[in-house]
Amino acid sequence: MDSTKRSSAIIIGAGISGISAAKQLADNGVEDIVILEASDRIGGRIRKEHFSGVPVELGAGWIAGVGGNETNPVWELANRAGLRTCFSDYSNARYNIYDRGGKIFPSGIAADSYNKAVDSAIQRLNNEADNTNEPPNSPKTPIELAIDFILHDFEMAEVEPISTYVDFGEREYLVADERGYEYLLYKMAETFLLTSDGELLDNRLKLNTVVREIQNSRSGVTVKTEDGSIYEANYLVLSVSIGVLQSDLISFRPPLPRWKTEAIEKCDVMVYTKIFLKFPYKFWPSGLEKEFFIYAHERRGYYTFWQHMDNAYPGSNILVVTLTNGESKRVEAQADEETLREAMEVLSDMFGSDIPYATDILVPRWWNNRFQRGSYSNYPIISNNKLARDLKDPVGRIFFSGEHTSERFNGYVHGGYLAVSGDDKQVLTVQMLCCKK
Ligand SMILES: Cc1cc2nc3c(=O)[nH]c(=O)nc-3n(C[C@H](O)[C@H](O)[C@H](O)COP(=O)(O)OP(=O)(O)OC[C@H]3O[C@@H](n4cnc5c(N)ncnc54)[C@H](O)[C@@H]3O)c2cc1C
Repeated sequence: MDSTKRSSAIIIGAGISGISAAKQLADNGVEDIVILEASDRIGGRIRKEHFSGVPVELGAGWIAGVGGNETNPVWELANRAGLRTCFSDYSNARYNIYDRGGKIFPSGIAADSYNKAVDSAIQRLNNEADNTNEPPNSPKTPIELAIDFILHDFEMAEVEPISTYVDFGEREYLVADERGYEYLLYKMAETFLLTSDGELLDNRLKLNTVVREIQNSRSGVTVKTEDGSIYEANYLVLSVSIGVLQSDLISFRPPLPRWKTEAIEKCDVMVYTKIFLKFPYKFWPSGLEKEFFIYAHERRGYYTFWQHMDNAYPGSNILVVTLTNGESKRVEAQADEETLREAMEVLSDMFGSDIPYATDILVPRWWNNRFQRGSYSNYPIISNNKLARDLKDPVGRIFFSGEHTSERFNGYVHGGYLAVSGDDKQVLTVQMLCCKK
């Protein structure tokens, strides 16, 4: 059991948001901090793993919002760190839509369906935003369902204009670096935490430390962890995901006020699962414009969105299929062999029955991970600024951070980063208060 020593601030969670909060405090002279992280690593939803010898990103993969008038700060970090990235262009996916018989829809039909779906999606989003009940045309055919899935589960779950694209530009870059997207966090962490041989060895970073209770009083905060340790501080920055806040992993004494718990409940959680499949050889068309392809099935979201990794890692012979929400939860609950069987059936529909069977599969489980409980936040369309404000506003000595607290960029890596170093200056407030103590 750790002896109870009071520090200026405790940061819970070592994802991009927690690490940038800690850095910001350290940069401003508040160095007696403690970072409590439940898992055995920093990075959170930025996570690289080796799959059949290739580094793949199980969580965030793209730096979204590049090429605009303002520079995305995560793009800046990536450039400074020399992170290898590849330009990604989803817009071609609409010309690579396969039916169940393996035929590609002619580009005219695909473009028409796409434009119709975009119009109806915009109408639906605007109707929801204006609270009008006019029913838009709902998608019915496999191609309409596939495009609807792409629009809603990938491109525009937000009402246009989308802040990320408006502020930072419309380009997206896929991280394709041996060191992983998470290297950006290590670069940030090593500026204020002790390292040796590339390892973070600083005693202020406590890995494998699961917070179970937070006591908030006028004089400070007390945190209890699963292993029975107690930590005390003047202030606390809580950067766990919205999914964790909705779960019962952490209890609060006194309980959080109603305005806060209502905001936490109102915020939607998206589950987004990238399934990786390794093949002995390539049987899909390659090239930049063929990077993404779509499978049109009568069941919405059924193994719809595919990507080959030839551009990122030539010769890797890896395909990625993305599932979301209900489909993600379904495959998380079943054996990977069953998921592989389903995916192979879909690939045989598109490319014929003599394709090779995959030799390996990787199915991340973001929903069942008790330190995540989902992939990222999604504000309901009819939400107003109040929801974002309520998610973010402090309760006593507890400050709330994490991508879900970024009013303009929630759901993104830069949202997690800017939640603390952006325009709200929340952590700076903590820092100023800490300094007064
Ligand atoms: C599959 C997937 C794909 C994505 N794709 C993209 C993308 O392409 N581009 C993009 O910009 N964004 C993407 N995102 C979103 C992006 O990854 C997140 O917005 C961002 O990483 C969130 O950072 P964070 O610091 O807010 O939270 P997290 O990274 O979740 O950090 C919170 C930390 O808190 C820890 N924790 C939880 N509970 C406790 C506890 N009780 N005690 C102690 N520690 C605890 C967790 O282990 C975690 O390390 C994706 C996310 C996922 C999952």
